[in-house]
Amino acid sequence: MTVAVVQFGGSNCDRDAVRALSHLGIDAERVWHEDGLPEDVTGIMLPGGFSYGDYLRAGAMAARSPILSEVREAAADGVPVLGVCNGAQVGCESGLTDGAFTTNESARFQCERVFLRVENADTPWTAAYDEGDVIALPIAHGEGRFEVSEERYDQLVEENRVLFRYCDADGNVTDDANPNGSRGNVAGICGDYGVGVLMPHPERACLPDLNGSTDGAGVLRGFEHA
Ligand SMILES: NC(=O)CC[C@H](N)C(=O)O
Repeated sequence: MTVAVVQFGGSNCDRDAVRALSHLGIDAERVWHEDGLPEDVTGIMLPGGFSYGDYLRAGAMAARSPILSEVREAAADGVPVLGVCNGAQVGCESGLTDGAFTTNESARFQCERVFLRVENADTPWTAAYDEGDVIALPIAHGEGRFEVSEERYDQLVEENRVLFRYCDADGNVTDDANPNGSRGNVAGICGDYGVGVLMPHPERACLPDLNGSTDGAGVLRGFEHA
């Protein structure tokens, strides 16, 4: 079982992702996007960073890399795909997931710890939690504001595709607990074939000694459901 962590020019969370996955006993390797997916791939992670310098829009150029067609085919074949931060932006830009992650309401890069409420525990990415659980993860982004048409947003909610919402420490989903102005406080969603994307960084909350928290481990354990 090998999770391919796809590296683009400007990715900078690929090593963290491999380290966190390895710590959890999940075999993982970095894969340069031009080299294509390994044959034995059992999971795909699109990591965080600043692919192509976030020029045009964050994730827009990486989403046009030919490897994304392979990722889509693998997802359709049942290979779990997770996009984190820049990887979430690539997920939306490639059409694997709905909506877009756009410039934060603050128009600033924000680096802080946030609380997330688990909205749907019935996905590989959230199965380690219970619905309503509150976890703390770091965010580090300038373009993390989830936006989608009102009509599509209602459908996403109806189809139970919202994975996480920003909340306060007690699990209240309020404007004050929304760090970037995301519609409905959405921090992560599920696309077709179960592709999961989220802006906060679960791989930065897996190593107890270094991160001081293991709240993110459950998200990465989604790869064990392959
Ligand atoms: N940590 C990251 O992946 C950064 C995300 C993205 N480049 C942004 O600033 O919005």
